[in-house]
Amino acid sequence: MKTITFIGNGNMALSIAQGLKNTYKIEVVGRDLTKLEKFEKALGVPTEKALMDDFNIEGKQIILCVKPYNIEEVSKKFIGKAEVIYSVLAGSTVEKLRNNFNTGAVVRTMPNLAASVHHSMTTMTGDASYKDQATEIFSAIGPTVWLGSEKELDIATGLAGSGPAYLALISEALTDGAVKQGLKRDDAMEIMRGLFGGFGKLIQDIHPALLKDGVMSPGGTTAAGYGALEKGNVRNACMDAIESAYKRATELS
Ligand SMILES: NC(=O)C1=CN([C@@H]2O[C@H](COP(=O)(O)OP(=O)(O)OC[C@H]3O[C@@H](n4cnc5c(N)ncnc54)[C@H](O)[C@@H]3O)[C@@H](O)[C@H]2O)C=CC1
Ligand SMILES: O=C(O)[C@@H]1CCC=N1
Repeated sequence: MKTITFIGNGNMALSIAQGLKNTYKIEVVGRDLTKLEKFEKALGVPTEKALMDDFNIEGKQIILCVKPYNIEEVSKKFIGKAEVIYSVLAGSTVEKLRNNFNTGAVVRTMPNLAASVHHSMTTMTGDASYKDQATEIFSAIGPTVWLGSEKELDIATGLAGSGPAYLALISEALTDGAVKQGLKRDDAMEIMRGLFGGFGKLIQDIHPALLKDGVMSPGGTTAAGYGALEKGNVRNACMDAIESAYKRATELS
């Protein structure tokens, strides 16, 4: 079994490791032994654990899972040259990663929160000679798309990386709307979850505009609700959300 080494032991590292634990030997490197033990317990398989200081990354395949503002501090702690670093960091460029880490190759990836349930939508870009291996690794947590540039990855960060938070806002707001009209909270939550479950399947094969046309009867309930969403400028707000997230990703570089 090949080994994958995680630098960082937070939410993203654990979610990705959950997807890989049956096909790779997992090694995790962090700052605090107690937290590394917690990580191993949560993962549920024997895990190599090491502290960061003077950790030798020579020849290793690494998944970097710290925060973007930790790069400079974290990268100084290692010795040796990694084979490849797969970074999940929002915004941090290939150039910045190369300037800080001694590594043969760099691939930037952008998973999302659904990694924890093996349904991440992960985008990737970087050293093209690692495209197949990156696809194999990250397919363990859901579908992947290889993109041709870092600009595209930063845009995709706004779409799929941050997307769960935007959809959470919509789902909470729709549920609140139903409660406001008199539905019980528990019923509204159950109904909203059913809505998203079915919609998640439909949207795989049907264009959004056709899906909308299929629901909207002339003079019916959907047309009334849809008109209210357009009046609230929801479409424009969604486009602005992607623009703001993309801009922020470039600032994190
Ligand atoms: N949460 C999400 O939905 C997504 C997060 N990401 C990226 O994943 C990365 C990690 O995010 P999470 O796992 O959510 O965060 P987290 O807070 O759960 O984990 C961060 C890890 O970095 C370590 N760390 C923090 N400060 C450190 C320091 N000064 N020196 C050494 N280690 C330090 C922490 O101990 C922890 O292991 C971020 O760069 C983020 O951009 C990417 C896609 C989605
Ligand atoms: O908000 C963030 O910066 C990270 C990247 C994508 C999701 N969470």
